[in-house]
Amino acid sequence: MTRVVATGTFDILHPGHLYYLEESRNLGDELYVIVARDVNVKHKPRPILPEEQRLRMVRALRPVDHALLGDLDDMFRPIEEIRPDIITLGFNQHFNEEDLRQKLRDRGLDIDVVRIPGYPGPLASSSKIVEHILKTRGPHRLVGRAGEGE
Ligand SMILES: Cc1cc2nc3c(=O)[nH]c(=O)nc-3n(C[C@H](O)[C@H](O)[C@H](O)COP(=O)(O)O)c2cc1C
Ligand SMILES: Nc1ncnc2c1ncn2[C@@H]1O[C@H](COP(=O)(O)OP(=O)(O)OP(=O)(O)O)[C@@H](O)[C@H]1O
Repeated sequence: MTRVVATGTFDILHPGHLYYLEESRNLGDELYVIVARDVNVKHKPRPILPEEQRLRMVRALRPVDHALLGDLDDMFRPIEEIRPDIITLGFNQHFNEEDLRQKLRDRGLDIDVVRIPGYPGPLASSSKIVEHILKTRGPHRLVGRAGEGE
């Protein structure tokens, strides 16, 4: 029984998320997904959707067997509880594979780390979807429309 862990923010789902989770699930028999806590997303703007809503949507996806919110303080705590054989990293996750393997070993965890490639597509990115919404439905656009109607 090979247990796999995938991680991420998953703010506004798109086919890139699905691809990452499907490829992660294909590496084993059981997929756990750790969803980042709102307060821990500091490397980019805070998520638009609250953590409970992000968790609920991830949990409903076909490749996902178990989904949980991450720990607030220690990212290795859920890993110690789940005890996976493999952790997958998405193509744009800012962790170095070898560093992560070493940190896991330091905690007594012998876990393989596998990088999953990117899925192409202009809107296979939460931040690109937000940019697109702002460009096509943002305030400047509404002002333009109000003017048009007068
Ligand atoms: C092995 C691993 C464990 C993680 N555990 C947690 C956690 O317990 N709590 C949390 O808030 N984020 C955790 N994260 C971080 C997020 O799930 C996510 O990967 C990080 O915020 C980068 O997000 P992004 O790739 O979705 O932008 C973990 C990441 C990794 C690689
Ligand atoms: N297009 C994609 N192809 C493959 N994996 C993806 C793709 N987009 C996101 N992922 C992976 O899904 C997980 C969650 O990603 P995340 O929530 O950061 O979405 P994102 O679209 O990359 O967000 P942002 O655009 O804000 O960086 C990460 O492991 C990430 O690498």
